[in-house]
Amino acid sequence: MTHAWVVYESMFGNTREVAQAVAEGLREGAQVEVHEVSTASPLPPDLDLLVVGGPTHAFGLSRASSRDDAATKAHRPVESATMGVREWLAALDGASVPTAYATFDTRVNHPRLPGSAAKKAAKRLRRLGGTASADPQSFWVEGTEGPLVDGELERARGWGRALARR
Ligand SMILES: Cc1cc2nc3c(=O)[nH]c(=O)nc-3n(C[C@H](O)[C@H](O)[C@H](O)COP(=O)(O)O)c2cc1C
Repeated sequence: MTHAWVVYESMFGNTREVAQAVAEGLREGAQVEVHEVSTASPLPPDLDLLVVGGPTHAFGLSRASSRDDAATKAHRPVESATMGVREWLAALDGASVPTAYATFDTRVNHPRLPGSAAKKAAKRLRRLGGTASADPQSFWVEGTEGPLVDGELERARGWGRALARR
Protein backbone atom coordinates (compact mmCIF):
# COMPACT_ATOMS: atom_id res chain seq x y z
CA MET A 1 0.00 0.00 0.00
CA THR A 2 1.18 3.54 -0.76
CA HIS A 3 2.86 5.15 2.25
CA ALA A 4 2.16 8.88 2.33
CA TRP A 5 3.01 11.77 4.64
CA VAL A 6 1.11 15.04 4.74
CA VAL A 7 3.41 17.77 6.13
CA TYR A 8 1.80 21.10 6.94
CA GLU A 9 2.57 24.55 8.33
CA SER A 10 -0.27 26.55 9.85
CA MET A 11 -0.59 29.76 11.85
CA PHE A 12 -4.31 29.97 12.60
CA GLY A 13 -5.32 26.34 11.95
CA ASN A 14 -6.84 26.57 8.47
CA THR A 15 -4.01 24.77 6.66
CA ARG A 16 -3.99 22.11 9.41
CA GLU A 17 -7.70 21.45 8.76
CA VAL A 18 -7.03 21.15 5.03
CA ALA A 19 -4.07 18.82 5.70
CA GLN A 20 -6.28 16.57 7.82
CA ALA A 21 -9.00 16.53 5.15
CA VAL A 22 -6.45 15.68 2.42
CA ALA A 23 -5.21 12.84 4.64
CA GLU A 24 -8.77 11.54 5.10
CA GLY A 25 -9.15 11.36 1.33
CA LEU A 26 -5.75 9.75 0.87
CA ARG A 27 -6.58 7.06 3.43
CA GLU A 28 -8.99 5.52 0.93
CA GLY A 29 -5.92 4.19 -0.89
CA ALA A 30 -2.85 4.88 1.20
CA GLN A 31 -1.38 4.55 4.66
CA VAL A 32 -1.08 8.16 5.80
CA GLU A 33 0.53 10.17 8.59
CA VAL A 34 0.03 13.89 9.15
CA HIS A 35 2.91 15.92 10.62
CA GLU A 36 3.23 19.57 11.59
CA VAL A 37 6.32 20.86 9.79
CA SER A 38 8.54 21.34 12.86
CA THR A 39 8.07 17.65 13.76
CA ALA A 40 8.37 16.27 10.19
CA SER A 41 12.00 15.15 10.10
CA PRO A 42 13.49 12.85 9.15
CA LEU A 43 11.39 11.44 6.32
CA PRO A 44 11.05 7.65 6.48
CA PRO A 45 13.03 5.80 3.79
CA ASP A 46 10.00 3.86 2.50
CA LEU A 47 7.85 6.94 1.76
CA ASP A 48 6.02 6.80 -1.62
CA LEU A 49 4.23 10.16 -1.61
CA LEU A 50 5.02 13.46 0.12
CA VAL A 51 2.23 16.04 0.34
CA VAL A 52 3.29 19.47 1.61
CA GLY A 53 1.03 22.39 2.49
CA GLY A 54 1.34 25.84 4.00
CA PRO A 55 -0.35 29.23 4.14
CA THR A 56 0.51 31.71 1.40
CA HIS A 57 2.32 34.69 2.95
CA ALA A 58 3.35 37.71 0.85
CA PHE A 59 2.69 35.84 -2.44
CA GLY A 60 4.76 32.80 -1.46
CA LEU A 61 6.10 30.69 1.39
CA SER A 62 6.16 32.20 4.87
CA ARG A 63 9.31 33.68 6.39
CA ALA A 64 10.20 34.29 10.03
CA SER A 65 9.07 37.92 9.60
CA SER A 66 5.65 37.02 8.13
CA ARG A 67 5.11 34.39 10.84
CA ASP A 68 5.89 37.05 13.46
CA ASP A 69 3.36 39.28 11.71
CA ALA A 70 0.77 36.47 11.88
CA ALA A 71 1.55 35.93 15.57
CA THR A 72 0.82 39.59 16.36
CA LYS A 73 -2.52 39.35 14.49
CA ALA A 74 -3.57 36.07 16.15
CA HIS A 75 -5.99 35.89 19.04
CA ARG A 76 -4.20 32.79 20.38
CA PRO A 77 -0.72 31.29 19.96
CA VAL A 78 0.08 30.39 16.35
CA GLU A 79 0.76 26.74 15.62
CA SER A 80 3.89 26.82 13.40
CA ALA A 81 5.74 29.55 15.30
CA THR A 82 9.26 28.17 15.04
CA MET A 83 9.65 27.12 11.41
CA GLY A 84 7.80 26.98 8.11
CA VAL A 85 7.74 24.94 4.91
CA ARG A 86 10.41 27.22 3.38
CA GLU A 87 12.99 26.31 6.06
CA TRP A 88 11.91 22.67 6.15
CA LEU A 89 12.32 22.28 2.38
CA ALA A 90 15.68 24.07 2.45
CA ALA A 91 16.94 21.50 4.96
CA LEU A 92 15.58 18.47 3.04
CA ASP A 93 18.13 16.09 1.67
CA GLY A 94 17.25 15.29 -1.96
CA ALA A 95 18.12 11.63 -1.46
CA SER A 96 15.32 11.26 1.12
CA VAL A 97 12.62 12.90 -1.02
CA PRO A 98 10.22 10.33 -2.49
CA THR A 99 9.72 10.46 -6.25
CA ALA A 100 6.11 11.55 -5.99
CA TYR A 101 5.00 14.79 -4.35
CA ALA A 102 2.03 17.14 -4.28
CA THR A 103 1.68 20.59 -2.73
CA PHE A 104 -1.18 22.76 -1.53
CA ASP A 105 -1.66 26.10 0.16
CA THR A 106 -4.34 28.23 1.73
CA ARG A 107 -5.00 31.72 0.41
CA VAL A 108 -7.46 34.55 0.87
CA ASN A 109 -10.55 34.30 -1.33
CA HIS A 110 -11.23 38.07 -1.73
CA PRO A 111 -9.34 39.70 -3.25
CA ARG A 112 -7.60 36.84 -5.03
CA LEU A 113 -3.94 37.87 -5.10
CA PRO A 114 -1.26 36.41 -7.34
CA GLY A 115 1.34 34.13 -5.77
CA SER A 116 1.02 30.75 -4.14
CA ALA A 117 3.00 28.94 -1.44
CA ALA A 118 2.04 25.65 -3.13
CA LYS A 119 3.71 26.67 -6.39
CA LYS A 120 6.90 27.74 -4.56
CA ALA A 121 7.03 24.47 -2.60
CA ALA A 122 6.47 22.45 -5.79
CA LYS A 123 9.38 24.23 -7.48
CA ARG A 124 11.71 23.30 -4.64
CA LEU A 125 10.58 19.64 -4.62
CA ARG A 126 11.01 19.44 -8.39
CA ARG A 127 14.57 20.74 -8.00
CA LEU A 128 15.19 18.03 -5.42
CA GLY A 129 14.33 15.44 -8.08
CA GLY A 130 10.68 14.71 -7.33
CA THR A 131 7.83 14.32 -9.81
CA ALA A 132 4.50 16.09 -9.26
CA SER A 133 1.51 13.78 -8.73
CA ALA A 134 -0.84 16.75 -9.20
CA ASP A 135 -0.75 20.46 -9.96
CA PRO A 136 -0.22 22.72 -6.92
CA GLN A 137 -3.62 23.28 -5.32
CA SER A 138 -4.98 26.32 -3.44
CA PHE A 139 -7.75 26.15 -0.84
CA TRP A 140 -9.51 29.38 0.03
CA VAL A 141 -10.06 31.17 3.34
CA GLU A 142 -12.46 34.07 3.97
CA GLY A 143 -9.83 36.27 5.66
CA THR A 144 -6.34 36.19 7.18
CA GLU A 145 -7.43 34.10 10.17
CA GLY A 146 -10.02 32.12 8.21
CA PRO A 147 -12.43 30.44 8.30
CA LEU A 148 -12.14 28.23 5.25
CA VAL A 149 -14.67 28.98 2.54
CA ASP A 150 -17.65 26.57 2.67
CA GLY A 151 -16.97 23.36 0.78
CA GLU A 152 -13.17 23.61 0.87
CA LEU A 153 -12.71 20.70 3.30
CA GLU A 154 -14.82 18.48 1.04
CA ARG A 155 -12.76 19.62 -1.95
CA ALA A 156 -9.58 18.81 0.02
CA ARG A 157 -10.89 15.28 0.78
CA GLY A 158 -11.61 14.81 -2.93
CA TRP A 159 -8.14 16.03 -3.87
CA GLY A 160 -6.65 13.53 -1.39
CA ARG A 161 -8.80 10.71 -2.81
CA ALA A 162 -7.62 11.53 -6.33
CA LEU A 163 -3.97 11.57 -5.19
CA ALA A 164 -4.37 8.11 -3.69
CA ARG A 165 -5.60 6.77 -7.04
CA ARG A 166 -2.53 8.04 -8.97
C1 LIG B 1 1.86 37.98 6.99
C2 LIG B 1 0.76 37.42 6.11
C3 LIG B 1 0.84 37.58 4.72
C4 LIG B 1 -0.17 37.05 3.89
N1 LIG B 1 -0.06 37.18 2.53
C5 LIG B 1 -1.02 36.63 1.73
C6 LIG B 1 -0.91 36.68 0.31
O1 LIG B 1 0.05 37.18 -0.26
N2 LIG B 1 -1.90 36.12 -0.44
C7 LIG B 1 -2.99 35.52 0.13
O2 LIG B 1 -3.85 35.04 -0.59
N3 LIG B 1 -3.12 35.44 1.49
C8 LIG B 1 -2.16 35.97 2.29
N4 LIG B 1 -2.27 35.87 3.65
C9 LIG B 1 -3.40 35.15 4.22
C10 LIG B 1 -2.98 33.72 4.53
O3 LIG B 1 -2.89 32.97 3.35
C11 LIG B 1 -3.96 33.10 5.53
O4 LIG B 1 -3.69 33.72 6.76
C12 LIG B 1 -3.77 31.60 5.63
O5 LIG B 1 -4.29 30.96 4.49
C13 LIG B 1 -4.42 31.03 6.84
O6 LIG B 1 -3.92 29.73 7.01
P1 LIG B 1 -3.45 29.22 8.44
O7 LIG B 1 -4.62 29.35 9.35
O8 LIG B 1 -3.08 27.80 8.22
O9 LIG B 1 -2.27 30.05 8.87
C14 LIG B 1 -1.28 36.38 4.48
C15 LIG B 1 -1.34 36.23 5.87
C16 LIG B 1 -0.34 36.74 6.68
C17 LIG B 1 -0.43 36.53 8.17
